[in-house]
Amino acid sequence: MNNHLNAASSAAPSPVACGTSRIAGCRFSIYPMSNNFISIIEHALKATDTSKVWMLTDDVSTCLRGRISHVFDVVHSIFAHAAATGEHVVFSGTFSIGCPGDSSGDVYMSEDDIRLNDVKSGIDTSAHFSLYPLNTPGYMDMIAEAVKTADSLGTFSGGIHYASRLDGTSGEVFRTLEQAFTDASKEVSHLVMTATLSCNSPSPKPEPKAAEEGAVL
Ligand SMILES: Cc1ncc(C[n+]2csc(CCO)c2C)c(N)n1
Repeated sequence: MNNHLNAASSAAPSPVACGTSRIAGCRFSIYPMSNNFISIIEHALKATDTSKVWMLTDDVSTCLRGRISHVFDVVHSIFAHAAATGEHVVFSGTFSIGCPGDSSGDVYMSEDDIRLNDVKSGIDTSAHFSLYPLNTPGYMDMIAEAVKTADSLGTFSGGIHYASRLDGTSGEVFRTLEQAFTDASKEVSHLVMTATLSCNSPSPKPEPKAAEEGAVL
């Protein structure tokens, strides 16, 4: 209840940045397929506790920056609040860590890792995600590791061109994204991950494809 559109979170954290981890961030939009989209977006943003992240919303998207755990806690909460309306909602976001030269949210790195949002995480969610380890010759192995992680968490539902598909509750999907991102962030200095999530879609989910039908595994 502490953020306003077009203003960075006002609840000021401690002015001393003493965290040791690198700052992470996510620029994302939610798209509720509803006549009521303005209040759904505004409610999702306002109902989420954002006091442990730097946050700025404009007419296109919202940008969050802080510790990995809080970035994922906050985006999940915002998605879940919008999803709880029952409307078909799409989330599209770019996560990043290690982007050189950006320090405007560094003060938030001194927060502890206790998450602030009690997220209703049961909504069935479909997702596509892609991991981009930058400037790393071993990038394909890191992507394969992320797929293994998703498989072990029970959310991986197939490779598709340019992305991997995840299915599960929103909690399971965001947990997978956070784990894949956190693991890869330890291996590479600059990492980008994109994710598109959908819930309450009127479209049926695709049947899992056999290899000869074009599955990319
Ligand atoms: C997470 C998120 N942040 C910003 C927008 C952009 N946006 C589109 S409509 C609207 C409400 C009226 O201003 C806003 C802020 C978005 N779609 N999703």
